[in-house]
Amino acid sequence: MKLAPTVKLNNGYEMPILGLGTYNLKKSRCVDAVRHALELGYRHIDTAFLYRNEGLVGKVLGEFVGARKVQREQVFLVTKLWDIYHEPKRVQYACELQLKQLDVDYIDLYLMHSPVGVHYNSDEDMMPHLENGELWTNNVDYLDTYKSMEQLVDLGLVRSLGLSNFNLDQLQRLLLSCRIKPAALQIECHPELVQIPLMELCKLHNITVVAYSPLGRPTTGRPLPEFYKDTKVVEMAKKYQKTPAQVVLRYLIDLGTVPIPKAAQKGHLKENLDVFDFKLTTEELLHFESFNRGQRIWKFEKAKHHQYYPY
Ligand SMILES: NC(=O)C1=CN([C@@H]2O[C@H](COP(=O)(O)OP(=O)(O)OC[C@H]3O[C@@H](n4cnc5c(N)ncnc54)[C@H](OP(=O)(O)O)[C@@H]3O)[C@@H](O)[C@H]2O)C=CC1
Ligand SMILES: O=C1CO[C@H](CO)[C@@H](O)[C@@H]1O
Repeated sequence: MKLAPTVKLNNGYEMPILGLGTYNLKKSRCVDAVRHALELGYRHIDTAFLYRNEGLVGKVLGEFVGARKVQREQVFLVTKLWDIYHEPKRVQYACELQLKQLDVDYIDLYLMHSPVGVHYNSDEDMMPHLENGELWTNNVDYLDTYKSMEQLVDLGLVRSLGLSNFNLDQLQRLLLSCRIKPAALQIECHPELVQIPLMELCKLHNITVVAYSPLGRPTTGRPLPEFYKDTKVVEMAKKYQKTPAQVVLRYLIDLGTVPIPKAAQKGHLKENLDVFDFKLTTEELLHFESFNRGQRIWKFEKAKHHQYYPY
């Protein structure tokens, strides 16, 4: 079994440079995917309160730890504080709820899912809406939320903190006041959206960039992104005896990011982890720049009215 290499985070913890995304994995598909992934050698799993699958992820992880197939410390478990828990008084409650669902006593990396706070009705009502159809947001400052997240590290509930869906100004503002530097920033990143200035800022502060939707969500009903059919990408795939998806993941790794592709199919899971035995040339890497049109898949338009809307 071959494991992915790791990157050292700015706090010394190691993160495998390829993880399993679990958005939209429900019921037995989730259980099967996480099981296959751990069997294949995945040691980094990305979930979120929002995905409603933390219980299943935790169940499979517990099964593997119980059977001594893996030790808890060998799996880098990432989850996210959902937007309804931004009020400082709710942060520890949310984290403890998630620890319980995941059936673990610490989370490796806890991300603020987005800078936008959402009104809390109940743990079940994750997307409360106003009568006009807008998301029912609140004005909690993400700096206050983050301060409460820092206490989770002090309490030993969380090892590393991170952010997701923050823009450059928001990250900069947070860096000016935080006590514990974020170890990672999770952002949409694939050949059609490579946010260079934001990534440069992360590099400067040694913040690891985690690439979400790294494959551009093929086979999810969206048209197949152009780079899959590009003659040069297809040629690269042939040259290295890989698939275009593997070439894309290799490109993102060579950019210095940590991709977290989601896959339910075993063939995909296997393919995505098998990207550590080749490297693209400078010319091949440069070719990918032609696809970078700032094409965002996730626009979070329901929060467009909010002062902290990031795009
Ligand atoms: N922080 C945030 O706001 C967000 C975080 N994320 C995280 O990022 C993860 C990945 O992003 P996601 O949006 O799921 O999209 P991805 O870009 O990972 O695409 C997933 C799709 O690609 C298919 N696929 C996987 N591997 C291959 C392959 N080798 N060849 C061809 N197709 C393949 C999958 O098919 P199949 O399942 O059938 O195998 C699935 O339909 C999420 O699951 C989630 O964990 C995502 C969005 C937002
Ligand atoms: O991680 C995510 C996946 O999908 C959600 C939409 O349903 C996003 O809001 C979120 O950021």
